[in-house]
Amino acid sequence: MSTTTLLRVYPVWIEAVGTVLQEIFRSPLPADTILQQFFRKHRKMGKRDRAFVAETVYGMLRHYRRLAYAARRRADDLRFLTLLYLKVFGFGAASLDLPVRPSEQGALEASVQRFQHPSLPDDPVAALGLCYSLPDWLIAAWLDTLPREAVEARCAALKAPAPLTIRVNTLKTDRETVRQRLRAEGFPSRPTPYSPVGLILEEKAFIFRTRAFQEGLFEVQDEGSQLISFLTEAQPGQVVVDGCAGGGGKTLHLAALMQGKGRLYAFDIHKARLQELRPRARRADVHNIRLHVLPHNRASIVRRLYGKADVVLVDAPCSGTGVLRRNPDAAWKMTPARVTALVEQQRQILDAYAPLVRPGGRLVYATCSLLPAENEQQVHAFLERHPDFVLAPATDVLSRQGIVLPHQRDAFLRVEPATHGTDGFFAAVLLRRS
Ligand SMILES: C[S@@+](CC[C@H](N)C(=O)[O-])C[C@H]1O[C@@H](n2cnc3c(N)ncnc32)[C@H](O)[C@@H]1O
Repeated sequence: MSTTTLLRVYPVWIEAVGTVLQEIFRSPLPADTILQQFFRKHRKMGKRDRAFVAETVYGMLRHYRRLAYAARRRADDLRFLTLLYLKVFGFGAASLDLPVRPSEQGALEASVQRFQHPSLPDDPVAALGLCYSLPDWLIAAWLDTLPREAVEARCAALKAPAPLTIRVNTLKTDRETVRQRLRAEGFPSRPTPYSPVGLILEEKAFIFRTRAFQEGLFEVQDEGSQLISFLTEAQPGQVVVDGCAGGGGKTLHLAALMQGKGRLYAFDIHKARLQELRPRARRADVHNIRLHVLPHNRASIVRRLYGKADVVLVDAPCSGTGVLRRNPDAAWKMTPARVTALVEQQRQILDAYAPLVRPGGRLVYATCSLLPAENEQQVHAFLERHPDFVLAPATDVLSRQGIVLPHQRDAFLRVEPATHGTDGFFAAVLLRRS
């Protein structure tokens, strides 16, 4: 007896997918924000309808270029592209009853064939770009420094959905306790291979309603992101600055490493992002954070800290090319010109925050980018401008804390989905000479 269910796909679902996609391409806002806005406007949509729309939108963003190639003349027809996507990828284990019009049938079947067996160009940039639905400029930048097989593995891994990973709040509990608590609430998980405080949920689930979450026992945070805070080796009683704190994912981890003791400054230029940190800190029982919205990086609070910080973390705004599996729309919104502007912004932020580090203290620079211009090149240029800083091997810093990170070839930390199963992160530990 077959257990496959037949799911009827309603034309309004297809329409909803098209509306959301159109807005994502039009707006500078990220896809998850647009989806949330859409669902807020359509409160009557049920749980299953929302899941269908969200999953289909994300899937289409992941494979957009190849879908458009396969659809040929109908590439501008979002209804057709959605049907094509659903024909190729389906939705979960259900078999789909799609609202295909008889006039669309032939073109759809031919497009499915072209999607599954594309005739790829000889040029490796165009071939990989089409095959993995990524822009040529990005593939070209990667092929400049990596062999084709490594680029292909990276592209393939960035196309797979990311796992749901959490960081256990060691201010309140330990990893095994959270694992048991979540299992008891119906959410089994396994330990992360590298971070000693992470768990990977066996299945994607809405875990914000669990008691364990409401009690502040964990935060959702990718394992790569968790490793960045360990590079700071922040200690209780220290003066620690999180210069680009955003919603505070890493700030909260720094607070846990400091055991809630010492001064932890969270700076950001965006008030709304920093505001997200307040309720998260309350839930996590963190009370040593001082939040400051900066009009610019030479604000008086920043100047007052010159030479005083034991640790400064610069988790810089970047292209987000390391987190494309979570934000696939970024591939289509980012441009080489935008990357150039980001590199300049990162340089300015680094130069503004470097004077805060006390002699003998450390600056940790991190991005979720996989582009050398934002990473290695940015750090080498920094070291040329600031001869009072030296690079410390990231693997040494981690191994002192019992973290063994494979596939590291030099002093930098590099993790990504293809090699570590994490999001793509880059980091450098820069020590200020005493
Ligand atoms: C990669 S995000 C930070 C993510 C955050 N650290 C976390 O772990 O959740 C970069 C942040 O830098 C902020 N930013 C951009 N320019 C800045 C500047 N000049 N000074 C401080 N923060 C800045 C952005 O608003 C954004 O929140």
